[in-house]
Amino acid sequence: MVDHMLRVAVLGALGRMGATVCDAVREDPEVELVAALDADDSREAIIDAGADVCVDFTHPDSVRTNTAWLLKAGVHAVVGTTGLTDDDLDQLRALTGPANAVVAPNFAIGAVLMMELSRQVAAHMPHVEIIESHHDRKVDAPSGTALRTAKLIAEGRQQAIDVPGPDGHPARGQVTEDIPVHSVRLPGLVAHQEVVFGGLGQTLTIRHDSIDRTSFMPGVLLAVKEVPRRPGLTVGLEHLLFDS
Ligand SMILES: NC(=O)C1=CN([C@@H]2O[C@H](COP(=O)(O)OP(=O)(O)OC[C@H]3O[C@@H](n4cnc5c(N)ncnc54)[C@H](OP(=O)(O)O)[C@@H]3O)[C@@H](O)[C@H]2O)C=CC1
Ligand SMILES: O=C(O)C1=N[C@H](C(=O)O)C[C@H](O)C1
Repeated sequence: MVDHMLRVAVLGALGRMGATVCDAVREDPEVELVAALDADDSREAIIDAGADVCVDFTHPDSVRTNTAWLLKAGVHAVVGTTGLTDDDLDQLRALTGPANAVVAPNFAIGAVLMMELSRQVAAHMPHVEIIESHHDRKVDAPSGTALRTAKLIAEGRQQAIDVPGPDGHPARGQVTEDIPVHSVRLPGLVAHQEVVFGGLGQTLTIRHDSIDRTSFMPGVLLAVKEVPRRPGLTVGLEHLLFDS
């Protein structure tokens, strides 16, 4: 257990999220920013700075290697970067021990609630489509949040209910877990998602909007402070918010 002020490093520090995380860590009196690194920097600086925890908001191509490196080096990892597959997560889980990891596709409390509510509604209204909208510089589609929402909806569906799958028409978005996901990319947007359920003569829409990247910061700081005492790999901020 850490017996000093928690020392935090940030990977992707010059990016949209990384820069916001650096500001949030600097402003929090319980944690200390000891390294702010971007694409051209050596990860060794994380060790040299004595970081206890490293936050990764980099790129889907680098997050796997970064996180494996951190865990092998004994540095707890808080990962917000998208792109980790289930296989990747299994491999990272096997590397925990010297250090722990928290991976969350979305650190905004409202988005976590949107996903949890969607899981619950799916048991009653299994017909659903997802519309996710993001800024036009986002490199991945569908978003990590949409993929996670689809997975939770699939978990929440009652097996007994037979949902007719999408009809395969090309304008039905990318199908994941049998759920069509529509991705919108436009300047002016930050991160937005609608989960639209349909039933007999009715619809139910759950919508979340991140209108500023500060929306993610309470969740990131919670994960930074919790990761040293959460053994192994934790996937999803909901476990830090709701599990006892
Ligand atoms: N979980 C959550 O709540 C959220 C997750 N995200 C996710 O976070 C990720 C980053 O998003 P965003 O901040 O908008 O992206 P940006 O492109 O703005 O920032 C990423 C930064 O990381 C740098 N980088 C790339 N590879 C490395 C590396 N190997 N080591 C260190 N730095 C590196 C990039 O440098 P360069 O430009 O030179 O490549 C860039 O400065 C995305 O996957 C996004 O989906 C975003 C918001 C919330
Ligand atoms: O790239 C982003 O901006 C975001 N990425 C995450 C995702 O892919 O779900 C989280 C949030 O939607 C913002």
